[in-house]
Amino acid sequence: MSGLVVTLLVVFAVAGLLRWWRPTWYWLTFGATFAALRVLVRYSSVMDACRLTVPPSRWRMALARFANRPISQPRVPRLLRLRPTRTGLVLRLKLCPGQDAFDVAAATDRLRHSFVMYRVMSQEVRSGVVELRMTGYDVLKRVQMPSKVDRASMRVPVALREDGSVHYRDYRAVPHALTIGATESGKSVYLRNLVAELAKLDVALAGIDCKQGVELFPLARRFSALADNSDTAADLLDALVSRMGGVYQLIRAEQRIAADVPDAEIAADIWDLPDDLRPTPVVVVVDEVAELALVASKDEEKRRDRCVTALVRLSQLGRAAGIYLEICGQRFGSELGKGITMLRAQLTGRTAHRVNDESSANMAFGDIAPDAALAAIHIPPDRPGVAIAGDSTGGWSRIRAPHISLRQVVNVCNRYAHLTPDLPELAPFRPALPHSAKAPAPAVETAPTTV
Ligand SMILES: Nc1ncnc2c1ncn2[C@@H]1O[C@H](COP(=O)(O)OP(=O)(O)OP(=O)(O)O)[C@@H](O)[C@H]1O
Repeated sequence: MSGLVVTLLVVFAVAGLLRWWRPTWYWLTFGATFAALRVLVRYSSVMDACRLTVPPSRWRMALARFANRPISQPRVPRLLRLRPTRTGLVLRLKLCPGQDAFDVAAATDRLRHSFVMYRVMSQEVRSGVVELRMTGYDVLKRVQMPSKVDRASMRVPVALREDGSVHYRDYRAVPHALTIGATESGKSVYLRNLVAELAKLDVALAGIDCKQGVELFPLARRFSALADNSDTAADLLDALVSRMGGVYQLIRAEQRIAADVPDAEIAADIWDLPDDLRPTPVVVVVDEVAELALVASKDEEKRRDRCVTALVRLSQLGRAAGIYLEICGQRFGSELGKGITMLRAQLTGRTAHRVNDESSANMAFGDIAPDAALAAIHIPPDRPGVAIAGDSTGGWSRIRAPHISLRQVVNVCNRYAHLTPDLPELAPFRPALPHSAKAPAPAVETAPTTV
């Protein structure tokens, strides 16, 4: 008997320790089972308490009266499925007649504390069927990406959503994106995650790093082109526009050939071309974009106009040519000059890290999801990396990328350096490899001696 008590005490102690120290492990070992049992046992009473029941139908009441039996209980949405996940539980409910998805959405907070979960979100999956995604712990506190993610061509995992699902950057669905955030809000870490994932694909990376190259130049081995100042950036953007023209010519030539072949598919973008003809897609990463738009003289104004015009053209026409923009900065509004709002309208993928004021948040979401702007302002400063990710459909979610150091991304880029394509148009911008790759490291500089 005493052996059983000791075992139980040890199990509870281990569970408590895990819950505090490694919530993910706790969830996988104990949490999911406890939570699933709790949901199954309390389901009907919780639904009733959360006002998610409907009175029994009239014929049932009439039948009960006729048979002189007690009137049956209120009807509860039918639990179609309960699925544990690595971060929580997913419940699928069939709503009762007269209920709609808004009833469940309005009750999510009540469901959260009734089922003792960390967060509950609801989504209508089809008419009359709602999915409740519940997380058992704060998944954004220490982000751990699942070991198995659903990778596809030009679709990379970058962060975790608060409902525990993986947030993907899907270039074919959303070709161009804007990421904003105040200083120290986590933009660079987000970009590093993106580059680390893109580095593994058959894709060319072109980078414009107006922070004097400190973010992107260490990753040079996996970049086909890099620019660390506005003048080189303007030339690089022009080169990308001319590459885009070349790809369009190729698509047209293929269309002419296919037009004469009955039933042959006519290519509308690079993904319709046969594999052996398809040009390598290019992702253009621009860090601190405002630096390209700031001007202090007439000459700089010309250069600025060149940059913005090239970016607008790439954003309008780049998708079919497989050129995708990933633009990052602290602010991105009309105060940066003409053409910026036109460019912003093309950047349909939006991510906002913590911002300091409403106008910055509105730059990301004002035109697509105003409630997301509010959420971006409320990101706490002690949670760098937390961001609001939205899309042009008006949907948004809270996400956080896993923490990754510059060293780790450099390692990934070096490991996949053999995938770096040499694109003729971008050859003048091919970065010189880091010093250590070409020559032995110089003698370590010693501290100056005082005389
Ligand atoms: N996802 C994350 N998880 C944990 N810590 C993070 C995360 N993202 C950023 N941080 C931390 O927050 C700090 C600021 O991050 P980062 O350099 O990415 O911000 P930033 O927005 O690029 O800042 P700046 O604009 O000044 O360069 C760093 O110390 C970083 O380690």
